[in-house]
Amino acid sequence: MNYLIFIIYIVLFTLLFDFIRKNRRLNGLFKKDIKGPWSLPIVGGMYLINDNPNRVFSKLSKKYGGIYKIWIGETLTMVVSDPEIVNEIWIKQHDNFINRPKNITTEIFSNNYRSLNFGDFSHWKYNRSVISGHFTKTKILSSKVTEIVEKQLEKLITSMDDHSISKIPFDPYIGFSNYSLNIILNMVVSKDIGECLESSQAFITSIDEIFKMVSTNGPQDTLPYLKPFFKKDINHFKYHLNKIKSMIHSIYLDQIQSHDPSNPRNILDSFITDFKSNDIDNLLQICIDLIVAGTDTVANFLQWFALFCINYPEIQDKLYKEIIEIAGKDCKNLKNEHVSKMSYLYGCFRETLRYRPVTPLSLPRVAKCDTYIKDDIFIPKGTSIIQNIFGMGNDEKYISEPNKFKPERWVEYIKQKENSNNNKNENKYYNNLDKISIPFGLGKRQCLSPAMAEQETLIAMGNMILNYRFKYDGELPLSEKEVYSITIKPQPFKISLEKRT
Ligand code: HEM
Repeated sequence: MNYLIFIIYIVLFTLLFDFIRKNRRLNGLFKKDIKGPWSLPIVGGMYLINDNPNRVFSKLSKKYGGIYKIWIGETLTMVVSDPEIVNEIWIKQHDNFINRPKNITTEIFSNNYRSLNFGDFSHWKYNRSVISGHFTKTKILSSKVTEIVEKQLEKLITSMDDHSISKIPFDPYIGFSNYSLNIILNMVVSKDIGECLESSQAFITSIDEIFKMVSTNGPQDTLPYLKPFFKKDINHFKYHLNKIKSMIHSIYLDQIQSHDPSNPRNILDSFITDFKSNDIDNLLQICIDLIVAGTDTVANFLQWFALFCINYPEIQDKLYKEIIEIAGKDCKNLKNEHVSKMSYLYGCFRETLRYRPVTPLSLPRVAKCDTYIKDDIFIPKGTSIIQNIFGMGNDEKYISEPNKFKPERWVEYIKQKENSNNNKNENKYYNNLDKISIPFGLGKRQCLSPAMAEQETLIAMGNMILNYRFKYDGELPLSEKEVYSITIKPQPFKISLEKRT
């Protein structure tokens, strides 16, 4: 009996200690401290988080401000949605926040922090400098990449034609994932998914399964001492990663036979020459980083765009009007030269990324050392930092009518910027759209290639609307609530395609 009471005391004492540890001030008794919700022992603030952490975090920022702390299990986390503080962390003091947090899923995904997306500074810096050269704006607009994009677009439009003729609704999740996956696969290994695997769906499912777990603050990452209980989930994650890895590995073995450094056929060929180490495993992981990062993001973006076209037919009509005004009614195939003149199309691109940014919480960073922001905001070493891209672009403090999908706000904003912006609001960020809508992140470790994302989405958006009217056979409006993993996508829906004549 005494033994049992002793154990109960120990447990209660441990819980109390954990409660005090998680709710203590971070910056001494008399200095300014960052606020945040109460954290419970063990789970911290996880009890507050539901299926839509981007919305929960945005709601909490209304109460606790543009930077606040929340323990996610064992991880002290700060969520940032104040543009001034975002600028301080991601631009001015970027070196202190250049790394990503370490946990079981990022460790597995990054080959022990050696790759690109989740690599540690020393590895990341070298990897990124080698890779960046392949993703500059000039490279992306080169005839080679444009050719790849145009070929995949042709396939997308052909598949849409089949659906419009047969009147079988088009599944945007499958159609757009094939489009974005084949573009990045062709850039990296000069192949379509059908040439690598029997089923493209299996590959897309694997990417989805990886995104559901990597860096999403799941319990396997945030409660590390419970790791044995999540063995099954971790094995599931490894299984999907290994499936993609073995596919890339067999392509590598094939390609190395005929590798000619003076005549690179694709990015993998260039990497074989550029990377000066024999770390093949890491080289393959970097290829996977590119493929995974370039597929779901673009596919989900296009799904949101299609959904907004259905929900707001007047916007779809206005877009079509701009397209035929610039390209002419007889044009059946828009090129980059057309697209670059379309301000409303660009407005649709930017507004989709503001309203439903596909990576709503970006990829997290971690504080390399104790750091002060704006002199008095203290961020302890090891704190995870979340950039709430969704919260910043959807906050009425920074934007008028945040809950309205309004592409024209971008057209007006860009016109205003050209005629020297005179923002009369006291808040210098109010309706300063470039500052409050940052879908690709900011600073040295921002998205590798916004240029590529822009090129493959704008041309697809323009050509799809030039050729079809998007409709939905069912009750409208379609739900605009997001399904969250590390990226957000709409609830499944299908598009009825009406060929324009
Ligand atoms: C609509 C499309 C896309 C969006 C919204 C997007 C957004 C982002 C964001 C927010 C990050 C995290 C940046 C940070 O930590 O500050 C990121 C990282 C990254 N993105 Fe994108 N992305 C898109 C498309 C692409 C494409 C097409 C590629 C092509 C390869 C790509 C490659 C990457 C890579 C490699 C990283 C990791 C960068 C690093 O750690 O150095 N993304 N992206």
